[in-house]
Amino acid sequence: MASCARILHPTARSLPNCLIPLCRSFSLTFPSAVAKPLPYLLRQHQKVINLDSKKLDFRAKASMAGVSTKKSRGKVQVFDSEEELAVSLAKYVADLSDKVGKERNAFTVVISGGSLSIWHVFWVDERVVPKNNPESNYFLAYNDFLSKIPIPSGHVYAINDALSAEGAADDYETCIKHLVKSGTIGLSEASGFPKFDLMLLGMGPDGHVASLFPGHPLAQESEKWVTFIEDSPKPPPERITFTFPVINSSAHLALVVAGSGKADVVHTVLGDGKKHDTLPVQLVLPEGGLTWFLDKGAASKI
Ligand SMILES: O=C(O)[C@H](O)[C@@H](O)[C@H](O)[C@H](O)COP(=O)(O)O
Repeated sequence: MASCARILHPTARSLPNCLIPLCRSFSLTFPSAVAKPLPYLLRQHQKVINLDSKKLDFRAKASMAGVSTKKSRGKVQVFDSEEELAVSLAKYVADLSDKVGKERNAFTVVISGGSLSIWHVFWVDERVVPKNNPESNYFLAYNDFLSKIPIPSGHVYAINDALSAEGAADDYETCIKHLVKSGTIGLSEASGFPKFDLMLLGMGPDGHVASLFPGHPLAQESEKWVTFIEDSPKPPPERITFTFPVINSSAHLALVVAGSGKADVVHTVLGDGKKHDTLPVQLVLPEGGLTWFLDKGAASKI
């Protein structure tokens, strides 16, 4: 196993939006029901928040605004509350885990800045800082999510924090190549890049995704699987990141965006917002399905 598969146990910055719903949903249920499959846990979670499935269906329908969008922009779901977004996102992940797990006996999940033994967790980007540094994406995900679920430690692929940004990116790419070779991660026939089962991506208010920022040449990388940045406009400056060819080879991709601070970019991408230079988020065009999970604030201008 390559060195990127090591896991440490760190001893909190706030969670990225894409993880908050998952942590909320899963952490309520995993500690007490570790061996149960996700759909069971989700039913339990619905009980915890006092919603039976009929009410849940009704609430989901009542609160989800239909948003018409250009076909290529994917499916858009808007939720009145974070709780509803959380339940829906957790169900989306659980259903995929169930389906893909039956087909491949592995489920490769990529997260940005529950569980069954089939889960393999990766980071779409990571800050090059020690794993016990609160700036580390691993640190956040471990403390609030991964430490609370029964996932084998060898299935959590953190970066090697002893290396430089360039070294850590190369090491992560090598690790992914091993996992493609062993069949844990699929390979896209169309692109020749690794095909992860699910990517959960956040988006910054400037339209960045992963560590691919507007106007930065990394957004054009077409050969590498994993690359590095030493001048990230969002601190900390040194990071590694998946490239667009890898992001766009994924089988399923969810963009989880919350907060009115991101409403202008959401308007640009999904509505008829003003045109300007192409934003990184507009380059997210996965082979598989793209689903947007928006709260009311983020969807307020579309
Ligand atoms: O390490 C990071 O900073 C990220 O991976 C970055 O791309 C993040 O996902 C967005 O900035 C949205 O973050 P929030 O959802 O927390 O606003």
